[in-house]
Amino acid sequence: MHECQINLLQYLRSKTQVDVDSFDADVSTEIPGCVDGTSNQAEIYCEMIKPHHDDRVKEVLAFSKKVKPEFPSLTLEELAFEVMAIQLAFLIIPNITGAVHVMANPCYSYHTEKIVETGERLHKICTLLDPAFDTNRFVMKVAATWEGLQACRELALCGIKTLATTVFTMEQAVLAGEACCVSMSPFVHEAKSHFDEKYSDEMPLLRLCVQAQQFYKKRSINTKVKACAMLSVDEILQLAGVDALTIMPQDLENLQKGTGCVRLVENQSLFGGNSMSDHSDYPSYLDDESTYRLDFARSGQGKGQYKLMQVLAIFSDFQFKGEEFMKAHQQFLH
Ligand SMILES: O=C[C@H](O)COP(=O)(O)O
Repeated sequence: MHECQINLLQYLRSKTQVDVDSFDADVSTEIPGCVDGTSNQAEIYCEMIKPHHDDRVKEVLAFSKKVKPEFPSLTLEELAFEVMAIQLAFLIIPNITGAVHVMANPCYSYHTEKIVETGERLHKICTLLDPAFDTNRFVMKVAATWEGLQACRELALCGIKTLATTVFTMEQAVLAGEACCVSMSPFVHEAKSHFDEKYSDEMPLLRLCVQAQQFYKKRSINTKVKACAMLSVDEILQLAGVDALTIMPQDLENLQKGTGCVRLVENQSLFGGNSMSDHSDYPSYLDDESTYRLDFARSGQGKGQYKLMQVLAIFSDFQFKGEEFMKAHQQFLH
């Protein structure tokens, strides 16, 4: 390698925490050294239906049936989907150094109380499955709705860590910081562009990551900016310097294989010396629902609200598919 050349993953890790966007244990084995591991309903569903998890599905259903009396408000299939997410999380824990992230049922995105209950339940399931598991290494992902972020505020008070996910606007970022989420994930591209090959959104939200990180620093807020849903290595390199990046397997592989000239890749970054200062200010939203709702609805001329609805619809569909899969496999219990 020429002396100015550097491995891209090594370079990125010198600037930013690198996290893996997959609960496929093979990915975190092949790309060691990731800090956090992340999932969502789509990733859990696509992983759990793989044939090599057949026995695990049976074990998860049997376990869920046994502990079901402790969770009377849930159907067996909903409980089993949560248990499966945690079992898959446990498989990657030995391969990472930080925390595993599991998303709360997106169908509860507008119900504060149910999200709080989910946070408590997920911790309880972790402990039932493995009493030795350190729940400090477990973070629940919550959709950044008004109701979701109020739930995060409550959960922080009882020591349950949350990440505000599906963030498309500064208004969501501000409220996530005020609600004491440990991290907040701007989606650089809207969800549809990841699920529909024919669709592309033209405006990646790269500047939102810079703006949110500057805002948190200015207000001494501890929430980390953890960007996700990038569509290329080029976009990832532009974000070198953000607190953390949740990166999809294919991009991690490309970074691991790729090299670049240090000076040129450093120049790509939107952070550090290259960053533009943002002087916009925001009010406190924490106890002002009507101002928050109006400001969020107007953000980007309604684009943020549209993207949030779209991603929640996509993740909710995978939640239903996951539950249907578990329901169809209940026959193996007899
Ligand atoms: O849900 C999308 C990806 O799994 C990354 O999400 P996250 O950074 O919000 O955890």
